[in-house]
Amino acid sequence: MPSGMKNWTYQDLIVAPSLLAADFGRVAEETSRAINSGGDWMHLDIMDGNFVDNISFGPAMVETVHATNDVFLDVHLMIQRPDHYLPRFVAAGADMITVHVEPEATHDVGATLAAIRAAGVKAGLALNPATEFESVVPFLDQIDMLLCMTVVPGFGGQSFMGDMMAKVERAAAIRAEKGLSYHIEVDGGVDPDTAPICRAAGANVLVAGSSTFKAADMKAAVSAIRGE
Ligand SMILES: O=C(CO)[C@@H](O)[C@H](O)COP(=O)(O)O
Repeated sequence: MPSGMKNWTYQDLIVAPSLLAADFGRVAEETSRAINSGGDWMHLDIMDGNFVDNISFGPAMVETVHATNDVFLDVHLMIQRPDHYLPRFVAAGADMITVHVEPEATHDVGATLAAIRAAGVKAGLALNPATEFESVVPFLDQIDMLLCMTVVPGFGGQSFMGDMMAKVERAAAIRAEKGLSYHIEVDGGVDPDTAPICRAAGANVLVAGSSTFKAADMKAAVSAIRGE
């Protein structure tokens, strides 16, 4: 079954290569390469130069990936006013849209999560390394995925912050206690050495940019991240 059609659950171990580390001149081919190497989802980082200190790409890139490959699109909005831009990412073909909980993202978090789901898209909520876990707790029953950043967002190729695993463990414990079903995603510095730490803590969606796209053998890298 094509990845974009499957009903993914938190019991699936999902590797999501991050397009940020791909060759932007060959986006369709790079996406196919990721899928053929065993990648389950494509992770697309949207950066606006305000919420984070980098500018990546926008809805047109999401649309290109959507039009050229049938893969689940995991769109991470590192932008201000995500509620304003939301319809454009929905129209572009996003399957999951993740927004940030920090006040600097300048939106009503609960209302944006509701709007994402009302648009028929899965809703994700992200928190930065410096953000206390408590800030996401009021929203846990409104989300399909919690994204625990394991680097300060903005750039690929940074070192994994292992102390974020306490948040992953907490998210998994609350999910079990409350009978919820959100995925737990980690993003930043995930590679064959750090992936086992993430999996052991309870993360099931592993975003990996540099360690997949820049590997000599992408298929071997994805397998190693999966723990095979
Ligand atoms: O959101 C981000 C960076 O802000 C990530 O999705 C990066 O794309 C991950 O890159 P690596 O750390 O795996 O190279």
